[in-house]
Formats: sequence, C-alpha cells, structure tokens
Amino acid sequence: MIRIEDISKTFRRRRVLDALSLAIHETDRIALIGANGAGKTTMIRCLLGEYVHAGTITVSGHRPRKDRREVLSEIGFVPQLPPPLKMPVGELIRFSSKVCHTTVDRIGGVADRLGLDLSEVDSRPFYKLSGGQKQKILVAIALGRDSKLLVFDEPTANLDPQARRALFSLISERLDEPMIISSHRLEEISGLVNRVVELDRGKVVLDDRVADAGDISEIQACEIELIQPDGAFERAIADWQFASPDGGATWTGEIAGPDRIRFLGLMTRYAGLIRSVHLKAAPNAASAQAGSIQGDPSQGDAHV
Ligand SMILES: Nc1ncnc2c1ncn2[C@@H]1O[C@H](COP(=O)(O)OP(=O)(O)OP(=O)(O)O)[C@@H](O)[C@H]1O
Repeated sequence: MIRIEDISKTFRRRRVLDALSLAIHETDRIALIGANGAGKTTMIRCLLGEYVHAGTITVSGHRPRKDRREVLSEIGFVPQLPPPLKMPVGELIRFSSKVCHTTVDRIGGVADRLGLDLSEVDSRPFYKLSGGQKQKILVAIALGRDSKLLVFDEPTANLDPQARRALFSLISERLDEPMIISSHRLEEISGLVNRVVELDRGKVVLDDRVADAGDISEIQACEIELIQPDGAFERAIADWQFASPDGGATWTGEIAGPDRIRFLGLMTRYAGLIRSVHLKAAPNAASAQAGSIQGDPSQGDAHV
C-alpha cells in the first residue's frame, strides 16, 4: 500500500533521513520507535507530502508531494505538535468535517468518548486550549472520518489515563485499517500493533513482526490491597479513577488492556506498601485475554 524507497532528507546539510526504505502493507499496524531525533516525524511528514526529499514514496499509487489532495484524503493523521491555529474550535470542526467528508456530529461523538464536550469549547480559539484538549480534538478529527491509513505521531503524549483508554478503544475499532503509531512508549502501544520498526539516525535498524495481541479493547478489573492507607498512593491512583470503599486500604478500578504494563510499572513504585494486586478481565469485556504476572493465563487473571 505504501512504498518508501531510498528516501533521504537533509535540513541545512544535516542528513535526517538516510536512504530509508520501507514497504507498508494493508494489514500492517506499525509501532514506529526510535530515540529523539531519529527521524520518525520527518519520515511521517515526507509521507504526508510536506517535505521535498530524495527517493520515492507512493501511497496507493499516488505521490504525496504531487498528489497531496488524493493522499491526504486517505489518511487520518494526528500530529505530535498541535498547529497554532487561531480559529475557534467550532469553525475548525466544521471546516475539517467538510474537507474530510464527514459530519460535525461524528467528530463530536469521538470527542465525547475522549471526554471532551465540543460545545463547551466551541467559541474558543484552538491555540488557547490545553495540550490535552487540543490532542483530543485532533484525534477526534482523525478518527471521526473514514480513512485508509491512520498515522499517529505520539498520540497519547498529553492524554490522561481515561482519555488514553478511550483512544485505545477507538483504535481497536479500526484494526482492519493499516496504521503507523510513532511512540516512545512501546510498552503502551505494543497491544495495538503487529510490527515494530525502529529508526536510528534516519535509517531502519529494526523491522520485526510481533504477535498480534488480539482484542486490545479489553478492560481489566483491578483490585489493590494495601498494607495501610497512604496519601502518596492515593494521589497517584486518583489519576487512574480508582475508588476506595474503606478509606484507602483497598482500591478498585479498571485498566485498559494496553495500559496494563504502564499501570503495573506504577505499582512497582509502591511495592513496599502493597499486599496484593489483582487484575482480571472485566465481566463486560469482549474477550478474556490477559497478561499474566505470576498468574494463570488460562484463568485470564494476573496477580502480583
Ligand atoms: N524543520 C526542520 N528544520 C531543521 N531541522 C529539523 C526540522 N525538523 C526536524 N529537524 C531535525 O531532524 C532531526 C530528526 O527530527 P524528527 O522530529 O524527525 O525526530 P523524531 O524521531 O521524530 O524525534 P522525537 O522522538 O524527539 O519526536 C532532528 O535532529 C531535528 O532537529
């Protein structure tokens, strides 16, 4: 579907992409990883036709630089940095719905699921919104339309756990579409992808197939038992929307499947305080497939 052949890009004699080649197929969901400055965003910008470069790119037979309109009409894109748009949000949504051949309601529906009521920010200039609000709007525009390819450049950078969970769930509804997700948090997106491509100094240094994680929309019910209530833990777990029925000794909440590793990373910081953590596929989850740390995968449980 996408052929990137031998592309090179220099900024003021500094070579940022170096004879990079990559073929992306209809079934590929790619995690694009690499250190800061490796060239991920530059590769994506070339793919979108924003930069002149050496070498060739075709997207469904179109050249992004030459046939920008055709190429962009097929891509749902979330940039790493929101553009500094002065136009009011309402106007931006109406404009986007027109150029993306979708409806304001469909974009608003995605924004709702991410926890943003567009009517509340309708008249506010886009650039004055918070980082998270801007990102929710950009995701809503990208996912509130039909596309043949999804491209996300660090899509979760400004999102809180609840919005991240909603985003994972929204992406899980589009798994039949090829996608490229650039991220520094491979552990977070590993459940979304089936291929990992790593860039280093503008070259592909790793290109691996990874096991498809199946139903990434799965929600895990979680119960944590502490040795004693603790203020710092309470503040940390509040971000995850957990509740305690007994003044802080036990906590219950839900974790999105792909958030599991990040969540368990948080738990390790409080290891001395924790009596037990229990993760289990939530009763209403579409399927019971859970990661397991000292657990019995056949039971769909994980215990730490
Ligand atoms: N418009 C530009 N003008 C000059 N240099 C640029 C420009 N865009 C990117 N660069 C440089 O190109 C290199 C690669 O940048 P790029 O944003 O593609 O990296 P990245 O892998 O996406 O990094 P990060 O993980 O930090 O987002 C960096 O050294 C950056 O400073």
